[in-house]
Amino acid sequence: MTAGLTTTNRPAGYRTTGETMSTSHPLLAVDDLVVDYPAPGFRKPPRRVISGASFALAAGETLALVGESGSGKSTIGKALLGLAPVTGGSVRLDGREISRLRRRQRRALSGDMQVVFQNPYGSLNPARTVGQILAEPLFAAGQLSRSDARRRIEELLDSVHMPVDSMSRYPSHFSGGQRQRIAIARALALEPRLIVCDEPTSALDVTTQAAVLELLQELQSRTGTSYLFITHDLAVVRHFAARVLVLEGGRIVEDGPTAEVCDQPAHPYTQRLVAAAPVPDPVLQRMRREQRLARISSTPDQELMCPQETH
Ligand SMILES: Nc1ncnc2c1ncn2[C@@H]1O[C@H](COP(=O)(O)OP(=O)(O)OP(=O)(O)O)[C@@H](O)[C@H]1O
Repeated sequence: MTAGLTTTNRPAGYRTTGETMSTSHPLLAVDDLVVDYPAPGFRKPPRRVISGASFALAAGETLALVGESGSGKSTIGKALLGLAPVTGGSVRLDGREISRLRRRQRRALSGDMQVVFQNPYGSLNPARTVGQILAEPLFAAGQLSRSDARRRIEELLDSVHMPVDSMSRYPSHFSGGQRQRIAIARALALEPRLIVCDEPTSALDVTTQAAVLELLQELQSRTGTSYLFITHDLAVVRHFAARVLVLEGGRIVEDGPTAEVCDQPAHPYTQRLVAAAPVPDPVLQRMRREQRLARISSTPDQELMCPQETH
């Protein structure tokens, strides 16, 4: 049973098949998470963005988090990283509550948990060389001689297939895909157990996207790092994650193995997401078009004019 996931807070359409997979010894257990952002106006009540999200993630697992823009995907990632206010619920890493840590305790956690952001153009300090960027987490984590740090930076660059001489160059000298490799190397510097990947490939072209995903998979098979993979792209989810959570308006409406959720979505919101996803296969596209036409022709005229919300 997923941590804290009770029959009372499980929404209609909730799939249960994925629960057992990651719950024997979850690395991460999120239980009934609530996030409220303060409203900008004077005396306005805070705005609830995440309402009781519960899920678990096992060591070495990739869990995708999908949903439309504004559904709260990044907010969940930020709440795990201590970058969004946790109003209720708990976040446990290896059994330890981490949602309300002081700044120093949070900093100490950077060896366990890291993030790769969407925009490789904005996430690397343009005034620092790649060597300095990669050295920063190493020196922040503790005493390290310059020669040990250099050796580690060389290893990191090698692990993301970047030449060692990248060390002395600035981020502006690299393409988007290369910058994302550098950002991944930085995230890996302290060998974290969990990396929150927040749309790490959406700013990249399709070929570079595939190369970065392949790199993340290769690194995971070597290091056993877990990924919480935030994306709006179902094609990427199919390729990359064994399990997926679907988020609608701050609530998790479906959770299960990726193939099941994508091929037989149980919740109407997931059904709409899947139907709206671009389908490269022309046969599948034709089937979907025919199914849509059949549905329209069997729907009474009145319903077509006033469609009912189904959830
Ligand atoms: N710091 C903040 N203060 C107030 N509201 C915020 C803040 N950050 C995000 N929001 C709001 O919270 C909601 C969820 O935002 P979030 O960025 O988590 O969504 P998302 O699903 O990641 O969207 P996208 O796919 O567009 O990145 C949005 O309505 C957003 O406007």
